[in-house]
Amino acid sequence: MSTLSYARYGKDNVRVYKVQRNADGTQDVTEMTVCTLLEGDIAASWTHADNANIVATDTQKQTIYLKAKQHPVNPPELFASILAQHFIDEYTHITAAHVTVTVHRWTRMEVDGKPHPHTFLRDGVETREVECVAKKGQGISIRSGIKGLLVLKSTGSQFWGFHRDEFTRLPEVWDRILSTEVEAGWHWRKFNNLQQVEQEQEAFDKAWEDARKITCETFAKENSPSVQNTMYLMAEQILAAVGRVDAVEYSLPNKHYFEIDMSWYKGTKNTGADAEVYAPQSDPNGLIQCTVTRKGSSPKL
Ligand SMILES: O=c1[nH]c(=O)c2[nH]c(=O)[nH]c2[nH]1
Repeated sequence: MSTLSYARYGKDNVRVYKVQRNADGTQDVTEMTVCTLLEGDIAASWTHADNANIVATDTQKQTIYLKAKQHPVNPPELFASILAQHFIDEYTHITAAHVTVTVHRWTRMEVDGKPHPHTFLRDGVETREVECVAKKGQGISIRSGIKGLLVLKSTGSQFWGFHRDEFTRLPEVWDRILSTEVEAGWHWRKFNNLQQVEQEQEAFDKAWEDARKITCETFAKENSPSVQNTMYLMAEQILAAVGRVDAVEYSLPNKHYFEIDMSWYKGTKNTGADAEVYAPQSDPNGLIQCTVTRKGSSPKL
């Protein structure tokens, strides 16, 4: 005997662009990629080939476009909540809607020293991420985040005092290159309903700005003893800055830059204090992760 123990379905990689034409003649643009996944009384489609309760993934895509037309798409946390709430309100047999929104960068271009009214540039692959879950009668859970923020510091990083045994080859270092691609996430205390998300919407952009600033400034300023310690300091500060956030997560690859020994060529010095030319490594990389929560609270993630 077998049983369907997990089922969700929806539309992924729905690309949406929205323009806002302002009264002063300037325009604002938002480009995002949306995923919707529904849960509920849908098992019969898998087990009995009965599609009666299946809201087609094409319908979900059309709904994303329509909701983007009818409502603001910013902040993305609000747009994701509007969409998720729609699916559980509209369909009695849908009990949970999972919506993820990835916002891509379109940064206003400076032309002749001034912000251009309607021209933008993609300044990096970094994205703003939102994962939202609306469950019937259980409110709305939101996780916000940053992905793909690539940073490097050419000094101001060390790694020493680590465990050594017969398997250890790595030398201790008091000055190294540190580079990572930031993946950070913060979990908002649960919202009771869509109205509460709407009322508190100003917190979302502010939290994203704070998290990005804290991440960049801590990375730059700290003489880092390890990726572990640096990410903990970042998470602590985000918890202090954003009162409604209960947990902060980081996942940081340690993107290694290896010294190149050139002594074989006429005694060329290119290691230690003389190192100038390095070999960036695409793999393998360290991967350091953590979740930091408020003392005494154990949020359900
Ligand atoms: O910051 C670091 N943390 C580690 O755990 C580690 N391990 C390693 O080889 N290099 C580093 N760097």
